Amino acid sequence: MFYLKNIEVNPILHIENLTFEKQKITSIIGKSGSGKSTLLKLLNQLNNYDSGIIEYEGKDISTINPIQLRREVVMLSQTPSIYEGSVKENLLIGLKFSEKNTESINDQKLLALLELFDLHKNLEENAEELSGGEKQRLAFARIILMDPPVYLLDEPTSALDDETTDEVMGQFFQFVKRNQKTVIMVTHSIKVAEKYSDQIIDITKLNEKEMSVTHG
Ligand SMILES: Nc1ncnc2c1ncn2[C@@H]1O[C@H](COP(=O)(O)OP(=O)(O)OP(=O)(O)O)[C@@H](O)[C@H]1O
Repeated sequence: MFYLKNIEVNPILHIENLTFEKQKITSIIGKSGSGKSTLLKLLNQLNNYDSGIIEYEGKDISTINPIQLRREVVMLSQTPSIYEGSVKENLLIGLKFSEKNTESINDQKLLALLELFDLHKNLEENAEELSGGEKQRLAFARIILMDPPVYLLDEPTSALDDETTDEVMGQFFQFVKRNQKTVIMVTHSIKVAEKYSDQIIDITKLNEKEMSVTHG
């Protein structure tokens, strides 16, 4: 799905070869400041690189319109964007961004999605008044509704306790498996990485390996 070759983001990343497989769940782990988020943001053109090539579905990523790419490769950041307005508006905003039809989405479907993430809220409630963990769960519901082929998750459970993390991740990855999505996830939690991923990439080691290969 993604292939990176000779990527340099100076002085943060040096990656000789890296593949993210289609319909697999890959976790990126590594020390704080090692470049995990930087790597993730290369994959939806939120970050630039100094040299090398990144391919998405066999196409040079730099030739793809970033807006178009971000409709297919949807990112959930550590502190998800919550917009002024109701819970309902915040759920539907992802679909609007993707230019997808919202007419077939009724309130019942939205409430079922909230329920899936244990969010017992009224659709008309002000989203900005939710707690940090509730906002993260609302953002999970929003990206499920968007239904893209690829998800990039950056520390998606940073505001959740262990029990809620298990519930949210359990629901999300059930959806991912059932719908054959590709997921690339940055996480501090080895436990989360081991439980849900098909592949784990330790970016600290990857960078060291590449450095030793490059510099002898
Ligand atoms: N826009 C930027 N401009 C310059 N330096 C940056 C930028 N973004 C990140 N960095 C630097 O790049 C390095 C890697 O940052 P990054 O956020 O990718 O690390 P990380 O592994 O995700 O860290 P953490 O686990 O602490 O979130 C850090 O030293 C950071 O200060």
